[in-house]
Amino acid sequence: MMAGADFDLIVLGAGAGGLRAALLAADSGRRVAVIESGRVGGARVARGGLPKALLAIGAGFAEDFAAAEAFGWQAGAAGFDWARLMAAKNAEITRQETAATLALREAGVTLIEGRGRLSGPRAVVVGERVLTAPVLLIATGSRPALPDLPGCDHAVTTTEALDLMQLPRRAVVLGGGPHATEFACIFNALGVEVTQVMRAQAPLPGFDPDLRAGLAAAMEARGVRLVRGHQPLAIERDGALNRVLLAGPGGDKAAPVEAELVLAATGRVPDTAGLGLETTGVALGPRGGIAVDAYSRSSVESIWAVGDVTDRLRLTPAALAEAEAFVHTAFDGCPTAVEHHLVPIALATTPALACVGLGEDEARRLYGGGVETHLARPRTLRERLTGRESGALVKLVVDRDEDRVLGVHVLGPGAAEIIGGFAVALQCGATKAQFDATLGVHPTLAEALLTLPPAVPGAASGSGPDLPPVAAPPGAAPDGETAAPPPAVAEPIAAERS
Ligand SMILES: Cc1cc2nc3c(=O)[nH]c(=O)nc-3n(C[C@H](O)[C@H](O)[C@H](O)COP(=O)(O)OP(=O)(O)OC[C@H]3O[C@@H](n4cnc5c(N)ncnc54)[C@H](O)[C@@H]3O)c2cc1C
Ligand SMILES: NC(=O)c1ccc[n+]([C@@H]2O[C@H](COP(=O)([O-])OP(=O)(O)OC[C@H]3O[C@@H](n4cnc5c(N)ncnc54)[C@H](O)[C@@H]3O)[C@@H](O)[C@H]2O)c1
Repeated sequence: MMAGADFDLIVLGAGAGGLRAALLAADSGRRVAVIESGRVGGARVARGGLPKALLAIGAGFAEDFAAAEAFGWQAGAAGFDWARLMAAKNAEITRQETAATLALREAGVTLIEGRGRLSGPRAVVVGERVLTAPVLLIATGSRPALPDLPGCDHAVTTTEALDLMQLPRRAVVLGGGPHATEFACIFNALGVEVTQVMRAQAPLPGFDPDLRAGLAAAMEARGVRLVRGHQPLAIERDGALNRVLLAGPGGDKAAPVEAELVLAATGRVPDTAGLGLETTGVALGPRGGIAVDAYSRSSVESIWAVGDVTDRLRLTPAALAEAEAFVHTAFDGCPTAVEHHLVPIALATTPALACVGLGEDEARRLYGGGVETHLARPRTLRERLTGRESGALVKLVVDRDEDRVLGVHVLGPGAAEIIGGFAVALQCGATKAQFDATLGVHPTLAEALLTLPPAVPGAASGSGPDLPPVAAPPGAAPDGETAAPPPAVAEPIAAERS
């Protein structure tokens, strides 16, 4: 360790990764300082997963109210108060921020408000102060990347979208990634007329093609207008109205779209601005993230980095796991590499989407012809009574040679809660035969994953890059219901919520 240093560890950023690392290191007796330029809790608490999840829960009641009558309720016309939801959301953010600040204090961590900047491999400047430690951890997260368009300052990012004074009548959402798609669904459920403009042919490039096509169809059925294969050219302001000029698939000009709100959800970049990395020689990766090894150590021995700033996997559980592994490695004498393998993902879309492991395209790229898929579109109990299609879909991607399940994909109510258990199964190397031998919980959507019909040899349920309509899954009945399962297996009729 370093004689005369102010601390054993200085952390830049009190978000998911920074907080976890600071608390763990303090717990093992280290003198820790955390520097935070914004709110304690970082993106998750103030402008990320937490506020987004609260808005998504709020938006989810719209379909509940609409369905309630079919189940005997006479609820009358439902009213919605955006300001009240904002106030409740803000109160919860403050509660979690206060709890995190208190946890730091109780652990003996020194919290310093301000923007930190490296001034050497073991020194950080905050305002007028220079602090030293033998180990520095950069956990400064990521920030939205606005597209480079004329008039892009008329657009808001997800940060402002989580804090709108009022809901717009119409919104144009730019981007086809997780953020854009989640916000399109949330706004749509709250009654906003939503147009989502994406360069690809369906939302969520990189996800399984059936999941993408299924979600796109379900979003359109709920009234979201998807403008596929289009690129925004410019945003013009006309009073309270924004006009987004577009180029079509061939680069030709297309009809513009207009709305009071334009949300640019066109990606995020690692937040390394003003960090003084050049003074230390810390190497960056191709997209500007801090390059680290499997233990989260940068190219400079004393400087480590975790979370979004490393541009590995931009998810809260990844930042937490990296922080824990960092503390074990740097302070506990137990080198621990982080596995970014088989990480489950859940999106607050309508219907909810969740997956773990490989999508069909990726599996075929890695395993060639030795991949088979099993897909069903179970009808939920709710849609049986309301008559309104849920768009539910379950799919397994399987390595035929070893019968190993490579990917589990779910679209439908409760998808986020379902996927965690299946992530454990995939970590254990579960086979399709083991899935089939496991009895499900009846009647749930998860059960449908355990009663999937055998794959038809050579039949790919998925689609190419241009995503034509998905063929009827093997074993599907003509009306899209899952075919009757073999005897002695419960009928895989999904319940709305188990
Ligand atoms: C809208 C949105 C929704 C999301 N939804 C989900 C979700 O549902 N599930 C999920 O797993 N992930 C979600 N994410 C991603 C998740 O929030 C991030 O992966 C996670 O917060 C990363 O943690 P981190 O510690 O790297 O950074 P952050 O949590 O962003 O923390 C970084 C902190 O560093 C501070 N900082 C920056 N620069 C400095 C500096 N120079 N000095 C001092 N402090 C500094 C910032 O103010 C911030 O508080 C979402 C993100 C967004 C934006
Ligand atoms: N629920 C969750 O777990 C959750 C939710 C949201 C985000 N995230 C995380 O955050 C990460 C970032 O998500 P994201 O949606 O911000 O980014 P992304 O990079 O996944 O998607 C960005 C989208 O914007 C489009 N785009 C980029 N530049 C553009 C331009 N100039 N014009 C038009 N379109 C453009 C891209 O084609 C893409 O569709 C995700 O990979 C995920 O790890 C997680």
